[in-house]
Amino acid sequence: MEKIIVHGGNQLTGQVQIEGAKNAVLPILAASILGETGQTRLTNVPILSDVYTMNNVLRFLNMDVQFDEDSRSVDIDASGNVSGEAPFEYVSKMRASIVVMGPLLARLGRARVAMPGGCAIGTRPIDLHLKGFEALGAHVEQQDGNVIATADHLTGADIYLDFPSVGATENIMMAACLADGTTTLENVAREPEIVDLANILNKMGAKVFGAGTEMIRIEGVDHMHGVDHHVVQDRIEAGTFMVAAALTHGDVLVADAIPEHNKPLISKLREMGADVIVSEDGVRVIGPDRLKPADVKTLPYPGFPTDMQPQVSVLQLAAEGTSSLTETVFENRFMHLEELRRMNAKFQIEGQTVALFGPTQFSGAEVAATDLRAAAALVLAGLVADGYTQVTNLKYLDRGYYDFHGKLAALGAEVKRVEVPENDEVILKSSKIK
Ligand SMILES: CC(=O)N[C@H]1[C@@H](OP(=O)(O)OP(=O)(O)OC[C@H]2O[C@@H](n3ccc(=O)[nH]c3=O)[C@H](O)[C@@H]2O)O[C@H](CO)[C@@H](O)[C@@H]1O
Ligand SMILES: C=C(OP(=O)(O)O)C(=O)O
Repeated sequence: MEKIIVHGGNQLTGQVQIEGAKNAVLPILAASILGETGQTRLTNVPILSDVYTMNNVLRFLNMDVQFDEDSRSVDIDASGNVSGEAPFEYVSKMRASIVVMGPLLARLGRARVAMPGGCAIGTRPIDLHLKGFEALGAHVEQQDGNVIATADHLTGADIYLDFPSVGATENIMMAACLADGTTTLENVAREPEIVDLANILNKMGAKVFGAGTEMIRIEGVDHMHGVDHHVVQDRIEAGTFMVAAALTHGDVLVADAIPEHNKPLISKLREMGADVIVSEDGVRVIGPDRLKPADVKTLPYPGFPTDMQPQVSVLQLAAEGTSSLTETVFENRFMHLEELRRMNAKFQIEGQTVALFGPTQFSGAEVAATDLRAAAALVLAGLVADGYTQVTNLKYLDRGYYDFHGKLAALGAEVKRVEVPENDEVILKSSKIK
């Protein structure tokens, strides 16, 4: 078993480099299915377990995929006979593999994808994706745990999403690229990752207009081809390091972070007393001596991102006073708080809102990540905890953060990732981690 062990108390200072965005590269890898001729070359691809999983999904679909970790690039050839089936083995590993369904349906007129289950943060149905495919003329049915969508041809339609779902927006947008006529998609997700997806689709020959606004219009085309594309920076990884700087009273430049993509977080950091300096080089965060409490409510973009909620809860717990935190996107995203309770956090959950009672002097404990951002939040708490914090279940962290402990250590944190034989106790004798 692997653990991250943190000894709290160090201020973080220096510069950290951010990777390409997980939530951009996954649908973009799926989009490469639409390139019937030529090759797609993606750069700024993060080294994450989710990327390996999506690469394997594409390989299973009979595409040639080469990931060169040194240059952070993926070369994809989708010009062969692409198959239309993504089995449970892959989809169960990563829910985001459902976004292959739209491009498969567009290119082949059929897709059979294992139904993704829920996960620790919510039930996460895909009804909006499927309603969108049906509106485009597909027949959708469920059989033996699979979703099967078929269509002789897809026809453009006017579609209104009940909720601005990121995955549904991406899936329907990709399905509509090769449909006959025009599709309008209203109440869509407006995340920067949607814009990045629309950008590559347009380079591939699609006609997608309005990404980043509440309505996207897609004029169907006959053919799409492979292209080169540089993946947008990860605003959630950037935000996590901004929180780390504020929490440890540090001074960190998050290099190449895009400030426009993190407006709600930057605003909260300032409200809590941090100095946030935006420049051409990125976003520099200088933590205050004392953090002020602030209320946070998650919302679809451009609101406060749910993927920053667990990390910001640690900051709120450290602040001097009571803060409230409301989660509106997922129904069960407070699991990390029960682990933080073991580190001395005091809070009260009522429905979708939690009152967080600061200031907390976190105490080191052995804690287990329940999902990706929970893992990051627990490491963050360890940075300011008394003594040692040991975080397990790192498979979640590896889905979304490359070399998290290494980047923190380079900023001055006392943190190590270790391999521990099952049931073997790690004995820490000195204040320095050996
Ligand atoms: C790979 C990726 O990009 N993941 C992100 C994406 O996930 P994902 O695309 O799964 O998130 P959605 O925006 O679709 O989900 C938001 C909410 O809508 C609900 N819903 C969604 C689809 C549907 O058909 N029916 C339905 O009810 C979900 O259960 C959830 O409560 O956006 C989330 C919300 O910003 C982020 O937390 C995830 O990091
Ligand atoms: C919830 C997340 O991702 P996914 O949708 O891939 O589970 C996340 O990135 O925090």
